[in-house]
Amino acid sequence: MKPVKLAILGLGTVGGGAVRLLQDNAAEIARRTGHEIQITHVGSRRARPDLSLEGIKLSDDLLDIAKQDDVDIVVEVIGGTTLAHDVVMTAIQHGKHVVTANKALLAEYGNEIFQAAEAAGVYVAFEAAVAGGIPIIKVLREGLSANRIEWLAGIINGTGNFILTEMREKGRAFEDVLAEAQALGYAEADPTFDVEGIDAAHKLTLLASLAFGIPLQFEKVYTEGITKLTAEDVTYAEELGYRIKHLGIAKRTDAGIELRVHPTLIPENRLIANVNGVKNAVLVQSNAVGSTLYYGSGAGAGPTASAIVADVVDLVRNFGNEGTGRVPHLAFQPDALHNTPILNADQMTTAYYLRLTAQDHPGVLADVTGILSRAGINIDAILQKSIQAKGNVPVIILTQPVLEATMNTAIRDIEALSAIEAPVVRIRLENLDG
Ligand SMILES: NC(=O)c1ccc[n+]([C@@H]2O[C@H](COP(=O)([O-])OP(=O)(O)OC[C@H]3O[C@@H](n4cnc5c(N)ncnc54)[C@H](O)[C@@H]3O)[C@@H](O)[C@H]2O)c1
Ligand SMILES: N[C@@H](CCO)C(=O)O
Ligand code: NA
Repeated sequence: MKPVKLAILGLGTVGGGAVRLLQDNAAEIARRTGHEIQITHVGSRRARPDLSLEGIKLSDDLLDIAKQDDVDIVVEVIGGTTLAHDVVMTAIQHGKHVVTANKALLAEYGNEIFQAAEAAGVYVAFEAAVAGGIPIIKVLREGLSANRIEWLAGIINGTGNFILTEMREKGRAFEDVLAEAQALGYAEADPTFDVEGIDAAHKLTLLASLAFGIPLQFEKVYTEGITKLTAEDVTYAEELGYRIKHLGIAKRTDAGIELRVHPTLIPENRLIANVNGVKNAVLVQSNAVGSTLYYGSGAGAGPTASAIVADVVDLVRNFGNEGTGRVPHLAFQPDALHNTPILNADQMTTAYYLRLTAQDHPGVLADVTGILSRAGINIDAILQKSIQAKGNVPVIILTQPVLEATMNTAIRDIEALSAIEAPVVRIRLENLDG
């Protein structure tokens, strides 16, 4: 059989991992595809003496590589949305299939890229873009295709979960753990993407389209990171039986779709509450199968290369099946995507953890609960801690689900009470029961 020719553009954590994996598992992969996979080109600005690149053409002109005749599949692992965009579009225009790990590129330009690929009769595969080595794209696109998916919730940033875990379990400082995540190759080139929730929002954009059959709409994701979380809230949440995880949540409601990324209290006995370190997990609630959970490494060279190479295998197995024979990029037929409205933050409904800093006098709690009750907000639990410096007491309140607009008004009224000393801290809470 003719060898399949591959160009790998970008030779960092993921590109290097893909070269190694294709070489290490070459025989196993050939048995699965029926073809030898030959890396003909790598695109990089610098050499990688730790890799064996003998017989492979090395160039830093990535756009030129994407046009070469001895390339069937272009693997884009450069990152960013400028050169990566041009390389992917050039590859498509030259009739190459593309494999990419670039969730930022697809969340922002995926509608255009998939349309171009469909017009050109090529495929853009992106298993590595979400939850690293976990085959969640294949699950949503194929494994669950009989179901109406109701909601999904995932720990989808490995760096953030690694930071939260190390801080909680070992009391390490945020900056110190972030530096380690960078050294291990987990973090984005700009790590604010990880810690401010942007990377998770990119991934949620992709998951939501695959789950619900909607166009990619990154700009509509409500996004909060982990940088404002305090050790105090982590401890109080644990006293009440919850863990705080940074989740991406996509949910259908009667009013529209909620797309949100934020720290979330989850009951500690849920499996997903116990997903730690660089591990990711995605919980999917569907109408026929019920809830299913997918778990594994969310970042790093090996796990991400595993997804890249699996996409290459998939493409090779489908050679000759171009056009209508392939699974649609976004799981639903391109002309069957629905423009279901995406809700604004104040239209979303969640339960809350509230932390108030109150003066220690009689009547304060009655005033607070009065405000909540007049707003129709049900309280699930109240915890009053002992007096701290300046005579204030922290009061923790867990509520039942409430419309965010209603909660905003109630918090404004609570903060206006003279006995409330600081802004109310709020963290969303999800039971994730399915
Ligand atoms: N690292 C992970 O665990 C992981 C996991 C999933 C997805 N991703 C995604 O994979 C992609 C690559 O990530 P990475 O961690 O391997 O990044 P990286 O920074 O380690 O590697 C990127 C490589 O691209 C090269 N590059 C960038 N611009 C170039 C140019 N103009 N010409 C030539 N070479 C150029 C860089 O020199 C570098 O070697 C990103 O889109 C990232 O979001 C990474
Ligand atoms: N920076 C990303 C890489 C995997 O997409 C993370 O930490 O999850
Ligand atoms: Na994946």
